[in-house]
Amino acid sequence: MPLPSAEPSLRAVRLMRTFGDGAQRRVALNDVSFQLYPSQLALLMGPSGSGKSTLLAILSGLLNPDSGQVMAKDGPGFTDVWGLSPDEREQFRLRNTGFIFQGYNLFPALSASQQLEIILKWGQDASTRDARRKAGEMLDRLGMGAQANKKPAQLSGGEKQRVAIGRALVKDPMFIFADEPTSALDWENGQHVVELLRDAAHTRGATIFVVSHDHRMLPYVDTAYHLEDGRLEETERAGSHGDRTKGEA
Ligand SMILES: Nc1ncnc2c1ncn2[C@@H]1O[C@H](COP(=O)(O)OP(=O)(O)OP(=O)(O)O)[C@@H](O)[C@H]1O
Repeated sequence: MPLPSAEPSLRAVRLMRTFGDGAQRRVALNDVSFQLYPSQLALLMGPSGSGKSTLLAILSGLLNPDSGQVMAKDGPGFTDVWGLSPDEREQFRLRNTGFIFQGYNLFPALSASQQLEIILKWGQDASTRDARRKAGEMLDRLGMGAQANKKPAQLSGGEKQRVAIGRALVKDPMFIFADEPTSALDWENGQHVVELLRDAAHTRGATIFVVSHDHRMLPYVDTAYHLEDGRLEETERAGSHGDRTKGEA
């Protein structure tokens, strides 16, 4: 397993976020600071209502913090994600981030290949021919080549999630955010999904941040965080799982 490089790819700095007022006020994130690195698969766990989705949304540029910063690597420098205008932030997200959702979020009318092709055509202006070739290569890599022409209704849950992973990876983003990516799957398929995410981090240099309740993921990730009442703690140091995974192989 590659060691994290010295320079982080994403820095969360003193993030605060509350919802509601008066007696209804809820502190979702309370002074959260941490760093993520290229080639790192990081897991975020914590009880229901602890702030995990809030943190994922703030890191990925979807929900603004009340205060604090998200500094994300963008080319040679860092971008202050919440210092950008909404349009600039949208462009940053299109260029640099991929998402994987619990419910797959695939278009029912499109084949597996077309789900990937539209990302390349919309986000990267790829020609139809290039988009089809790249989508095919990605699906082959995910063991989905034979299913390229099938629509979501003809795919199993594990296969759908592999298409969703392909869709997140195909534009080669620096950051991939995944919200409960295995929760709808049995463990055999869930394990395969985690292994694909780990490979994507280690071979493509992406930073992958996964929110999950699933403790079975722990041996596969490079680092794990625990969020409780809006406070973040690192529970597993990068590198500690490499040995454990080898030991289990
Ligand atoms: N839009 C909102 N309006 C009001 N309160 C909210 C909103 N979003 C989240 N909260 C509150 O903020 C806190 C953190 O919620 P969040 O969804 O981030 O937790 P979570 O750890 O992702 O939970 P779960 O594991 O159940 O998805 C909770 O108390 C929640 O009720």
